[in-house]
Amino acid sequence: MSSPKVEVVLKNSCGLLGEGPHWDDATQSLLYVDIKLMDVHRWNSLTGEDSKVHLKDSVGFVVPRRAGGYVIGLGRRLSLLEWDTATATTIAEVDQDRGTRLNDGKCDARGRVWAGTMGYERGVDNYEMGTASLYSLDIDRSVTKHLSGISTSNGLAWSGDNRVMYYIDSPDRKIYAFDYDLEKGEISKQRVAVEYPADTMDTYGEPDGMTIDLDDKLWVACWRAGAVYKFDPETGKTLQKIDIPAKQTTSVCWGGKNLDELYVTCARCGMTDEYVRETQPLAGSVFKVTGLGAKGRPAYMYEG
Ligand SMILES: O=C(O)[C@H](O)[C@@H](O)[C@H](O)[C@H](O)CO
Ligand SMILES: [Zn+2]
Repeated sequence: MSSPKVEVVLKNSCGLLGEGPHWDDATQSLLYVDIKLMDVHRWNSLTGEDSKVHLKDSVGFVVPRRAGGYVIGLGRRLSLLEWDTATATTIAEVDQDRGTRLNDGKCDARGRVWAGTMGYERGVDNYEMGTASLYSLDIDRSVTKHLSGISTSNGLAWSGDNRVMYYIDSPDRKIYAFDYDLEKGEISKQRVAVEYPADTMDTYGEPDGMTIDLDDKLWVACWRAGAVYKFDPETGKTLQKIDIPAKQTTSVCWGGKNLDELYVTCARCGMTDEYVRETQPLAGSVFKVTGLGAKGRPAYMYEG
C-alpha cells in the first residue's frame, strides 16, 4: 500500500466550519466555504493567495458556473455569486416551509447542481432529524426534489460511467447508492453501499463529504474521527484509513495539476479556545494528502 503524506496547506483558515472543497481546474484554485462564518474562499495554488467573499447567510457549498461566477447554497437559496462585487442573486428557494439550510452540493456530468439541506441546528451536532431534502437544479433552472426525510444531506459522487450516484445522509452512518439516469437527472433503486460498523464513533465517526477516484473507489471525510476513509462501494469494505490531525474532518476533493492530491477541510465549531490550543491546534485548516496512488477527474461546473 502507498504511504500517504498529510500537509497543512492553509493553517486555521476556517474559523468555524470549513466545508465543500472544489478544485477549479482552469485556475488551479481551491474553492471552499466556511459555512457558519458565511464566507466563500478561493485559494490560488499558483500564487498561494487565499481570498474570500463574505455573505449575509450561511454558505453550504460553492461550484463554478461556466457562464461566469459561481452557484452557492445561501441559507435556503440556490444563488448566483458574482465574486468581484460579492453580489448574490437568488435562483430558487428550497424548503420554504421549514428551518433547514442548504448544505453540501455538487454538479453531475451534465452540469446540473445537486444539493441538499440539513435540519435546523440548535447547536453543534444538535439538529432536527428527518426534516431535510435533496434537490437538483437543472440547466433550465428548474428545481426537483428527489428525497425527503433527510437529516444532514452530505457527500455526493457519481461513478465514472455515471450509472450510479452515491449519497450520504450523515447520521445514518451509511453510504447509499442509486441507479443514476444521466439523461433525465433522476435517481432510483436506493440501496446501501457501505455501512459503518456499529460502536465505532471514535474511529469512523460519521460520513460527511465525499469524492470518488478513477477506479470508482470512495474517499469519505469522517466527522469526529479525524480521518478520511477509502471504501470499495462494490463490496462495502474499508480499503484504507488516513489520519488527519483535526478531529472534525468535513470534506474532500481531488486537486493539483494531476488531480492526485486530496484536499481536506475541517471544522473548529463547538470547540473552546482552550481545547483548540491544547488538543486541536490545526482545527479549521485545509490539508493536502499526497502519495495515495489514486486520482480523480476534473470537477463539473454548472451549465445553466
Ligand atoms: O456538512 C455537515 O456535516 C454539516 O454542515 C455539519 O458539519 C454540521 O453543521 C455540524 O454537525 C455542526 O453542527
Ligand atoms: Zn458536510
